[in-house]
Amino acid sequence: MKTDTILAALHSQAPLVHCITNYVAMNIAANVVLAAGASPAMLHATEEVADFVPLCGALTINIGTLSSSWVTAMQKAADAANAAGKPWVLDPVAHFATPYRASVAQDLVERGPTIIRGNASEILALSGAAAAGKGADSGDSVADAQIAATHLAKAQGCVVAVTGEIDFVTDGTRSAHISGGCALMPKVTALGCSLTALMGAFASVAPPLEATVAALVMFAQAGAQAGTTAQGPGSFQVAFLDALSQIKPADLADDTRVQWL
Ligand SMILES: Nc1ncnc2c1ncn2[C@@H]1O[C@H](COP(=O)(O)OP(=O)(O)OP(=O)(O)O)[C@@H](O)[C@H]1O
Ligand SMILES: Cc1ncsc1CCO
Ligand SMILES: [Mg+2]
Repeated sequence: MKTDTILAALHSQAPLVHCITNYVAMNIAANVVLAAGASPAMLHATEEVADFVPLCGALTINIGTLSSSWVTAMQKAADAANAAGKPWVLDPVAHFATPYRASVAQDLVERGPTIIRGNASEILALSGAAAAGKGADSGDSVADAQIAATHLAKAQGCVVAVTGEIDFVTDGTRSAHISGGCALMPKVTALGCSLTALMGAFASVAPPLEATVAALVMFAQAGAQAGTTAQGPGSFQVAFLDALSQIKPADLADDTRVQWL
């Protein structure tokens, strides 16, 4: 499926996306999913996640602000997605920072996400390599994480996306670079977490690799557009949401931001 067709499908189906994400990201991630044309639901009660997942097109799990009851909810939700045959996306925020976080990320990886998205440090560390990340911020380049991403995708049988100035995405066999965006993007907190949520929206309507590419292209396009008017991170965030909501399938028909490797 081409990216313009996938965006048209998103607009016509407006899938419900179950997002378990962190306190920092909840608002902007929901707004990003809405602006792109889908319906977000941010819920994480252990008592209800397994009942909610089957109602949705996809699930996304982000470990940014963990606590034990959230972890139980994440595990139940992942198992429910697998049981219902729903795609789910894992965002292993800063998993290398503490043993607790690392063990939670590892447990979720073993439950078989459809897509894993992280910054370069997060993906490098998932493959067992040393990473220079500082908390949620990357300290490594995407180029340095590409081999790790490809190994991870092959080992887990999933799609892996590494984000940064130029994004890299692979299913272990096919890989692509996505260019665009704006240097202000890492200066707005939780834009990566919001991209993870958007990947869930696209995975509801398209196969995993194509869905991941579509989400990366949307961010690259909206980021570049917002960068033309933004005065700094604050106005960028507002312009970015507006730009996302204004992208039409025809704007993505050329796929010039995607370079298949
Ligand atoms: N220097 C840059 N130039 C252009 N785009 C960028 C740059 N750095 C990041 N991006 C874009 O920002 C978005 C978020 O990616 P990033 O790697 O910053 O996520 P992250 O570190 O997980 O963020 P967070 O944890 O704050 O949510 C992606 O769309 C990515 O392409
Ligand atoms: C800043 C921050 N801290 C925990 S999660 C989060 C959002 C970016 O990942
Ligand atoms: Mg992140």
